[in-house]
Amino acid sequence: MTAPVEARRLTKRYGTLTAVDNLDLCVQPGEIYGFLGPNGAGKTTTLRMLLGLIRPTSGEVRLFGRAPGRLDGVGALIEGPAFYPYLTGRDNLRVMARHAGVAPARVAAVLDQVELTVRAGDRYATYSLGMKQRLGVAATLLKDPRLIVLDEPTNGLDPAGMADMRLLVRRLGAAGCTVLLSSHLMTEVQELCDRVGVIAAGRLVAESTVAELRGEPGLRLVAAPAGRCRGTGPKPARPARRPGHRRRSATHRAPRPALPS
Ligand SMILES: Nc1ncnc2c1ncn2[C@@H]1O[C@H](COP(=O)(O)OP(=O)(O)OP(=O)(O)O)[C@@H](O)[C@H]1O
Repeated sequence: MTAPVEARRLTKRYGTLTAVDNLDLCVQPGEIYGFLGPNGAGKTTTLRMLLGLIRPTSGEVRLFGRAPGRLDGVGALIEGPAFYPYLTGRDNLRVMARHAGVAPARVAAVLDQVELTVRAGDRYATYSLGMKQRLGVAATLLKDPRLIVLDEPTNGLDPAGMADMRLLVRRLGAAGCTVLLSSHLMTEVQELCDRVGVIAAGRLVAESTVAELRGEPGLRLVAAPAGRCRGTGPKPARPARRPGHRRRSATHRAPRPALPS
């Protein structure tokens, strides 16, 4: 099957600054891939190039074998979601669905997926940061994407909000969605992801399955073979959820079973 994400020798320069430097990346179908790096490492720049939001200085991107752009089947939350503060969560999604030519019935479905149904009639301005983020994910789900790209989805959230977002990502993965997410938290990618790529100063300096990561004292440095998709073997087992991990905020309903595939 064609890889959901494949990038070869991706480079972005801003004047004399090389924000992303000859980066190769391959995300396999159904995988939750963690793109890990400190602030300023080049994560957002890479994701924006992958999605066709900015043009690479050089290099190549393919999503499902095609050039990025307005591809169906790809949902992304890159910058903070832009919603109307005075509209309800539901009405915000209705507006988006109408613009996107999506059936109105999807709105209720995605609100359910992100566990916002009970607060869907409240104005966006009254939402917690975690709820705002989850509404942002709901917006990316409107078109029922096969690939979801999330830029630091737990950034700024309190522990309960982080736990909710991680559960949501796990459910998306369990439903067969490919997820590429960036993070600066090793614990987060270890907990959530099948595979992790580490970016530092614009370069992919290490890549590993999380299973390898758990069994070894540190990440292995990877050579950067040009023009070839690494890690094309069978998808590794997803790490087991820690018992008692789930924390809920008072505003949320009881946890739902895994999403239907
Ligand atoms: N439009 C731009 N013009 C100039 N420099 C930029 C631009 N966008 C990003 N950069 C620079 O490129 C580098 C990588 O930035 P990027 O936002 O991709 O990092 P990041 O890993 O996402 O960091 P953070 O976690 O802080 O968002 C940084 O040095 C940043 O200042």
